[in-house]
Order: sequence, then C-alpha cells, then structure tokens
Amino acid sequence: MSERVIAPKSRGFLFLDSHPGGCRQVVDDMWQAVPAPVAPGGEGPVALVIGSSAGYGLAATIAGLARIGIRGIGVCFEKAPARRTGTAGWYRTAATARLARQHGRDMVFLNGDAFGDAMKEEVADLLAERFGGRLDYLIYSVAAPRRTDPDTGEVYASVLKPVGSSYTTKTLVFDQDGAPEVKEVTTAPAEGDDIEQTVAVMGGTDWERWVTFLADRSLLAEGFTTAALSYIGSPLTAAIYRQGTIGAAKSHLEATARTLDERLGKTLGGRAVTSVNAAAVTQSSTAIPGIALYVGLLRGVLGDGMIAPIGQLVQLWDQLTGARSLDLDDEGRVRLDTWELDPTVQNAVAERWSTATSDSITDLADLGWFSDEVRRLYGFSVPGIDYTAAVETDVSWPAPTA
Ligand SMILES: NC(=O)c1ccc[n+]([C@@H]2O[C@H](COP(=O)([O-])OP(=O)(O)OC[C@H]3O[C@@H](n4cnc5c(N)ncnc54)[C@H](O)[C@@H]3O)[C@@H](O)[C@H]2O)c1
Repeated sequence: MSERVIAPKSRGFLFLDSHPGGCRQVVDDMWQAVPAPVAPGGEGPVALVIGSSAGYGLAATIAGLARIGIRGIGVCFEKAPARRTGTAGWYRTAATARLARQHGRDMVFLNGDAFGDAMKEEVADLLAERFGGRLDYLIYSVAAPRRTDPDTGEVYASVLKPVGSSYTTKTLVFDQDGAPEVKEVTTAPAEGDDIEQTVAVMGGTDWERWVTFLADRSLLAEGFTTAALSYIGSPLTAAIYRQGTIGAAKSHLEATARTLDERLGKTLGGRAVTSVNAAAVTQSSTAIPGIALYVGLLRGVLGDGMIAPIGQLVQLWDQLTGARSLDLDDEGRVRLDTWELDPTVQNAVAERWSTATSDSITDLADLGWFSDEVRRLYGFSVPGIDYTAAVETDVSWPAPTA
C-alpha cells in the first residue's frame, strides 16, 4: 500500500507522475461517451489492439468494448509504480480492465514491447488458448520513438524532421509561471538515414509482421479486418508532418495497407485499411514542433465542434463491423479527419496562425482547454477528482479473469 497526495510536476508537456484516480475517471468518462452498443448481448468478436493504453489505441479499446462488445487482447508498453507513480497508461489500463470485467467482456492486457517476437508469441498463445484461435480484428495504434528489429537486433530511432530544407515554425510553449509564449523554432532537415530509420519505426513493417505472424499460426478468422492509424494534417504543419520524416513513415504504412488488403482479400476475404484520424492532444503529438499551437488554434476555431478520439473510434468500429458502410477515399483510407481539413476551418486556423503572438494567443487559441488536455493525459485537471486527498498509487496490472 502506498497512499499519497500527488502534485503535478512537469517539464514542458511531460509530467513526472500521474494520478491514478484521475486516470480512472478519464477512462470512465470515455466509456460514458460511447453510444449504446450496436448489438447488445452475446459473445462479441475477438479483437487485438496494439497501443491500447493511450490516445487513439485507448479510444479503440474502449469504443470496441462499449460499442461492439469486443473481447480479446490489448498490448501496450507502460511502467509500473515504483519510486515514482506508474505511468498514466498503467492506471488507464487497470481502469479499462475493471470496466471490461464489469460489462462481462473478457479482455486481457499485456505489457511489453509489441515490436518483439516474444510479445507476438504470447499473443498468439493467448488467442489459441483463450479466444478460440480466431482473431476478427486488429487495430494497430503504436507511437514509439524506437524499434528493435527482431531479425537483426538493430535499433531504429524515429525523428521528427522536415525533408530537403530546414523548417521554421511558430510554436507554443509555456514559461515557468505557465504564461503562454509564441516562439519560432527551426528544425534542421533529415540527414543520413533519418528517413529510413523513421520509416522502420513508424511505417508498416511491424504491422505487417503481426499479420504474417498470426496468419502463419492460422489464427486469423475468415473476414479478418485490420486498421492502422494514420494522419495527414494541415498545410500549416505539412513541412514537419506529412512531407517530413514521419510523413514518409505514414506513406509506408498506407502502402503496407494496400499490400495487406490484397493479400487478406485473397486468403481470408479480409481487409486492411488505414484510418486517417484528426489531430488530438496525446503524448506523441505534443512532441511535434508546431502541433501544440496548431491544436490550440483549431480548438479556438471549432470549440466543441472538435470530435474527440473516442467519437472518431466509434465511427471507425461502426465502419469496420459493417454497422455503417466502409467509406474509403481514393487511396483506400477511412477518413475521420474531414472536419479538421474542411477548407473553411483550415482558412480560419491559418488566419489566426499568421497573426498569433505571445500577446494575442490567448484570444486566438483555446489555451485553457489545451493545457487541461495535456494535464488530463496524466490524470490531472479531471473534474470530480479531489487532488488534495491521498490516493493509492500501488495499483497492480490487471490479472486476466478466469
Ligand atoms: N495524436 C494525434 O494527433 C494523431 C492523429 C492521427 C493519427 N494518429 C496516430 O495514432 C497512432 C497512435 O498515436 P497516439 O497519438 O494515440 O499515441 P500515444 O502516445 O497516445 O499512444 C501510444 C501507444 O503506443 C503504446 N506503445 C508505444 N511503444 C510501444 C511498444 N514498443 N510496444 C507496445 N506498445 C507501445 C503506448 O503504450 C500507447 O498505448 C499513431 O499511429 C499516430 O500517428 C495520431
């Protein structure tokens, strides 16, 4: 037992501790935001979500459980409580498992490196032993800085750099007193094998390896469907995102979807797609130069008109399961970002972006919302939580229920 009061301590957008009570409430609130199940009762389809503890993968897990009644496996990479608290994803996973159990859904969570073959073996064994040896859905939502190649042991590192020439962008930071500043930062262009390294981490290689691994073990059901998360984003961030090193990885991911789609279509009557989602405040996205400013301005323009990840993932599940027809763009991608890329919205954001300064930013962007979103990633600024009360931090990883 280890009860204590947890104060938010941060360096930039990174917090050193997370709040178990707040993380649990975030998960509860996401579950509440899901509309009624499509087909209540009965045994749901078997799903594997990779990256299940945060951002879009957490939304995929919760929307899948609450809307579709999935059962299956979530995989993520989180740190247990020790001297510091556990990571927020540790606590969110405990909370998600509790809700799954309450709703009679058999969901097992595994903590470890999804890129390694040991995790693939463990998942394959679990599918065979516990889930009837048939996987219906795989959602791939990993965002990671590094990947170790299981064949060679080589470690690849992903970088966020423009391609061709350096890129100067406005960016949003908060000073020591929390006051917002709009600054310029310059990022040098990719050099050496930066592009290949980033593609090796964030492209489609590991997704394809998962599908091949499970197919070789005959664990994919007829009609097996898989989706990986992608992003296009605004012209304002294109140089650092879609035309940058990470964009090369996303193009690789999308090309992988086309190859996999053909293969799965022929072998199982199955499908592989990418799902292009909208900008959201996550631990990964706040690391991208300019994205904090962009998202804050987007919220300033759209307010509650922004669709949160949980709402987008309900739409994705509805399309994947056939509750709604699968709506693909010319390049075979599900598009859940059309509201973000709407030209009227983009023009309004671009106008605000061009005039944004440290003095005007509070009027142009919704900074209260943005700061709270960042804090909520760690379980802080969650309505209904008493942050002066001591809370148990020693939460154990959810054991599979019998
Ligand atoms: N955040 C956005 O604005 C946005 C928009 C559109 C698409 N996407 C895409 O969604 C996907 C997920 O991004 P996010 O922003 O939700 O990220 P995130 O940082 O919120 O979550 C990443 C998840 O990956 C897991 N993970 C990281 N390394 C792992 C490893 N080695 N093994 C197992 N699990 C690991 C983490 O535990 C976590 O569950 C990415 O493909 C991203 O490009 C993000």
